[in-house]
Amino acid sequence: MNLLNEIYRTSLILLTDLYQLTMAYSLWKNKATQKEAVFHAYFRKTPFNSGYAISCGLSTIIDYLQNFRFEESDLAYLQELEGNDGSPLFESGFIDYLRTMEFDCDIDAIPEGTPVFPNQPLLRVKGPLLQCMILETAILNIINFQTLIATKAARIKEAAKDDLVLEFGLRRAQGIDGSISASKAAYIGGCDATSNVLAGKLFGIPVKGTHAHSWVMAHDNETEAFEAYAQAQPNNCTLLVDTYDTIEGVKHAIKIGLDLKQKGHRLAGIRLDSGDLAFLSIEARKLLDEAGLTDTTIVASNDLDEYLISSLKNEQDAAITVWGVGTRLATAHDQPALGGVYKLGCIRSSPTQEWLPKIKLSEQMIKVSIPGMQQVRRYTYDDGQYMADMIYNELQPLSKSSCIIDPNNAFRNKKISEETPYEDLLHPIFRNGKLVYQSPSIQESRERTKQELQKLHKGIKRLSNPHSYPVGLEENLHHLRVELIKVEGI
Ligand SMILES: Nc1ncnc2c1ncn2[C@@H]1O[C@H](COP(=O)(O)OP(=O)(O)OP(=O)(O)O)[C@@H](O)[C@H]1O
Ligand SMILES: O=P(O)(O)OC[C@H]1O[C@H](OP(=O)(O)OP(=O)(O)O)[C@H](O)[C@@H]1O
Ligand SMILES: O=C(O)c1cccnc1
Repeated sequence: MNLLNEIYRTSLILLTDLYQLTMAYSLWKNKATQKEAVFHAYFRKTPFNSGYAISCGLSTIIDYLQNFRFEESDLAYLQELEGNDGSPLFESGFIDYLRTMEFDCDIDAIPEGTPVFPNQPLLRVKGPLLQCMILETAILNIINFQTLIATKAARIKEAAKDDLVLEFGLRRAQGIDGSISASKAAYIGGCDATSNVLAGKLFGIPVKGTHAHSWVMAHDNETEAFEAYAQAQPNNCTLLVDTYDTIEGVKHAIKIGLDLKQKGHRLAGIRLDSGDLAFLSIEARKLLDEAGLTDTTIVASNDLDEYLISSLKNEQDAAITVWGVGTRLATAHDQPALGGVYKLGCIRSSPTQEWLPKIKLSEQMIKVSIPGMQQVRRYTYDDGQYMADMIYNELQPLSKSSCIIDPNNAFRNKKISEETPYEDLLHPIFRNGKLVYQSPSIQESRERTKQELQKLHKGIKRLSNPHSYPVGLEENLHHLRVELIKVEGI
């Protein structure tokens, strides 16, 4: 068996937790397959203590849902599963039901590359409860990771400003799909290119790179290694100068650069990968400029992240203009998971019945869910800058007061005047299981991140202790939530 072909085959419907299938089975056994539900995928806390997150994962979710069906080998596997007493876990009638089941949900989602905030639905699923359950786990898996990495990349790009950021994470990422999804999300978040060639092919991300220490070590000396590389690739020559003595390495690279110049080519860059990157880049820049190689860029790598890039640029005047960022980006090392959840907002016993709002209670207010069929309205100032977001329930009329109430602290609220321009963020993606959304290209999603981040106040984009962006519940939704809390009791 080819394991990779097995993992990445067309339908990933079994990429779910067993409990989704046992609940689906129980619905079928209880003749409740008509039950419909609305679920919302959201996170409660931004990653990295960031002031915002960047939504990412929708295009993968679309691919997944377009193949949301059980294949014969999936059904054969499910048929083999046994309960505690050795009898089949699922009756054959259920297996037959799954065989003919067609994806039938409405999906609404916030486009990739949009700044998003705690408590607001990034994606809403409406449809048969049985299907809403089966797809929960994969949706969370996709959104949580890609949103996490896109956010990390956006922060790194914010720190690097107009400099190029190259994503070098493949070798240290969390497995094969971790690396591919990370490259995709990092590009949408703002990276300029990746070293991951498969991600380049799959998504159309620009691929870029330099060379490894092994290239230098595989030659008799550094100059010989540089010469061989430059001769082979005069059109793509960035030399790694720190294998032995970095300043000597820069001098050797300069010799090559002058040679290339004479032949009508250019030494594109040098790369520093150890030592004091500020000191070495400043010294290297002086040497390069003195030699007339003013257009040779300085690339740096070595455990970089947004904090170090910001310090090197803003406090240490490093002469680096290209940043190669691997491990800390692709593994989101300071927060390895986004805790996004998928919660039931309302339910009805059949498509002809009224929706019933639902709530999940908790001792911690932050964990009390938000009921209804939610939409997010983003209010903006006249110049397009974001003002505040309102989560409202499409099943309730909107209150006249236009006041939004902090879902975690009812004493905090913000009034929004009636004429304030706004946009609703959840867009229709699927209707009755049919794709109705024209997906943007990955380049357009990346551009969206860039444009939308410009509409966010710089205090919210600050790397440490950012200002918090106001997100609140529409007043009637707030009252509904309070009512449900009273009825269910904490
Ligand atoms: N100017 C600087 N300010 C803050 N941190 C820096 C600076 N320059 C480098 N660093 C960081 O310091 C750490 C140590 O770098 P250094 O190259 O000395 O050790 P290393 O990575 O173990 O070296 P090597 O790769 O040679 O084994 C790295 O994480 C690097 O990103
Ligand atoms: O530090 P990161 O942000 O993860 O960036 C990627 C790292 O991967 C390479 O090192 P590695 O030692 O694997 O290979 P090399 O011998 O070519 O340096 C590269 O030189 C970077 O240091
Ligand atoms: O091209 C590079 O310089 C590169 C690629 C992967 C990891 N580190 C560096």
